[in-house]
Amino acid sequence: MKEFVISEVKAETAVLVGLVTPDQDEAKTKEYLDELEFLADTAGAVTVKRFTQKVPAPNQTTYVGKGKLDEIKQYILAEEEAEREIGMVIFDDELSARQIRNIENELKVKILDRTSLILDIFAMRAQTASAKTQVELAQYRYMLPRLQRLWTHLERQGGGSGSGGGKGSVGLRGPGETQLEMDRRIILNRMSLLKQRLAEIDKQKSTQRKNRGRLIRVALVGYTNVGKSTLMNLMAKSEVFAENKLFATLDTTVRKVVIENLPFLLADTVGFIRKLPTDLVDSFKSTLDEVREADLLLHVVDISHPDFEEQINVVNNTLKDLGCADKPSMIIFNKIDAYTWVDKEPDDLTPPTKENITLDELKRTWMAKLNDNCLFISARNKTNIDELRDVLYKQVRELHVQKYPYNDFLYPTADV
Ligand SMILES: Nc1nc2c(ncn2[C@@H]2O[C@H](COP(=O)(O)OP(=O)(O)OP(=O)(O)O)[C@@H](O)[C@H]2O)c(=O)[nH]1
Ligand SMILES: [Mg+2]
Repeated sequence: MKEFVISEVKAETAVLVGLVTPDQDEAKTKEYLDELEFLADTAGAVTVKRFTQKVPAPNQTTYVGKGKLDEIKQYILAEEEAEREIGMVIFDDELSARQIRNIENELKVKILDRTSLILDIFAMRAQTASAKTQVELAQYRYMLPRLQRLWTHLERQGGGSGSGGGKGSVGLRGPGETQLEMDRRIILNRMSLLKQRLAEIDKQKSTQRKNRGRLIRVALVGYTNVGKSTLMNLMAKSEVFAENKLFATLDTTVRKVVIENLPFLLADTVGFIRKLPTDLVDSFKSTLDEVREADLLLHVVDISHPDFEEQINVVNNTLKDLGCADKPSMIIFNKIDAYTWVDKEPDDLTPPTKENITLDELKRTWMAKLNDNCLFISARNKTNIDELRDVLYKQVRELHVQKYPYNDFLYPTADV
């Protein structure tokens, strides 16, 4: 099925396009595009230019308006003239089949949107059978409503030979079935196969989870790149892959951690991100089972990120979608070493902004807001990790006693 791969981002140059709308002001759009640039970078593409347009709503046929599309086209042509080929144009929102087709006709370069870019990254990162299956399923889900567009695309490129249908497709075609219909059928079959395979993997995994014994399960959750894996490595003395790229972790890792006499399980999970279609979240259902079945969630936040408050909301909403909103949880503000603020001059009487808040003030505000149910740490510098261990010990112990009142290993050394 190689023929159906929508895009493979290589070390190429990218142009980003975003909209400023009534629900998304200029500052927000800049933040979104910063994140999109980080995503592009993670996929190996270098961003060379951004275009934004202020509109009441996205254009149904071309996402941006006609004039803006032309401006982008002129830019691409000028770059090509100067022998700086533009590899792709990436749009910050999910595009419809129709939008992609129209934009592609106009710009004549590879068109990606936020979703297909994230899917590319997931495909690059998937390691285990389960992650690979989930990503492939998600790719087909994305592709299916856009098949038409793939076809016109391939026909144009392949001189109308229609050779994209896969080897040995002759004879497979049912009576009166068009190539497009046949491809739909092949994809749907493949999808149901993948779903079956996932169901089997899920069954195995759930048996594995049951066999893990009577231990409290704690899951690290949070936005992508906040430091979940770094914290996991620190707590579990494990070596989970962590790096300054988005979606470094796709597969859940579970480790046994012991604090004093108390063993429990700690899981590292895939990070969340904005504008992730629910379909895609659905595809990662088995990865997220670990979150769903956890007894305690440690919601890790990167406090040094200018958007951390919105990231908290995104994570909370995703948790709600997963039916985990009411689970016991605690916020771990990470990267306090990297938190910066701008001191206000004593004679500056303008009201303080977000940038003027000191770490201490921020701590006070959030501790009040969360009833002290939070901690401030630096996983990198190992600051306040002992405190985290203490709090975890207390919480896990309490949960343990509630859930497994007859487990006696807790008591011999218990502090009576
Ligand atoms: N300054 C600073 N950087 C940190 C800290 N903790 C982690 N990092 C860095 O943040 C980046 C992301 O860390 P990861 O542990 O991979 O983050 P993650 O949440 O697992 O990310 P995903 O798996 O991509 O969702 C890495 O470059 C870490 O070195 C910290 O306390 N301070
Ligand atoms: Mg990670």
